[in-house]
Amino acid sequence: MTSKTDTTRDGSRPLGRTLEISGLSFQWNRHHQPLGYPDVALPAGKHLFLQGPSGSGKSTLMSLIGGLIIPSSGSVHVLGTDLASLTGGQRDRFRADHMGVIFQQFNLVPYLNALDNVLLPCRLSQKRRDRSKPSPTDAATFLLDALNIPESHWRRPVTGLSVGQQQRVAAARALIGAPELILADEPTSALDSDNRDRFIELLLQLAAKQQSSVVFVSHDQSLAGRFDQKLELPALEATP
Ligand SMILES: Nc1ncnc2c1ncn2[C@@H]1O[C@H](COP(=O)(O)OP(=O)(O)OP(=O)(O)O)[C@@H](O)[C@H]1O
Repeated sequence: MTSKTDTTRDGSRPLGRTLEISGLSFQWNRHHQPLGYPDVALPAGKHLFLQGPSGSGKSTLMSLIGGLIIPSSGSVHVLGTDLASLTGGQRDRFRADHMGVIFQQFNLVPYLNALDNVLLPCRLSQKRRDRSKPSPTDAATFLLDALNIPESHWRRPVTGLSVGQQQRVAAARALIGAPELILADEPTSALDSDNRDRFIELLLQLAAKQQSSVVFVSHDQSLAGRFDQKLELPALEATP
């Protein structure tokens, strides 16, 4: 529970928590039953594993945390900011400044090479640019190298890379500029178990190095042990 002393003077949530979810529910439309979520308090730099059966609302929760949709009730605070208190444009800016996202389909820009894809967040956000040390290009090449993308591939069109390489480019793009929160929605579903384990190891290592928290969605229970917190969503009850 949040005590009065936990809150900052303007009434926002504690700064030591990257993510705080309270009394949250979301209803897509009146034909769908509302999705209810347990409360979460994720301290800075800690990692959360999110699991649950298909249709239980994992991707919806990621969209709520990313500020792509707004709660029907309850709240999502990221870094002490209530996302619902921001306008759509402010949420886009907040996301660019403070969040890195890795989706199942990677969402890389097909006509850009790997390096330019990784640099995109620095083009969109001054904060991400300023935190990319010693320069955005150096930070991008460091990450591509750390994620085992050979230098000969950095300037190739991203569509010419293997699925595993594209996924690691997407991870480098999420990590650049040390966003406080990384949202990864089933990013390993296309990989075999060796590559999947190596990818998660690297992602968590690099995130820890820069104090980023990770919220990671997966169906694969065997990965849960690597995370500080686990959240299991129950199956949606069938509507009569
Ligand atoms: N854009 C949307 N419009 C309407 N309903 C949606 C939308 N996205 C998801 N839903 C509904 O919300 C519920 C939860 O879906 P969600 O995709 O969040 O579950 P999930 O746990 O991520 O599933 P999966 O593991 O299959 O990806 C489902 O009943 C789904 O049909």
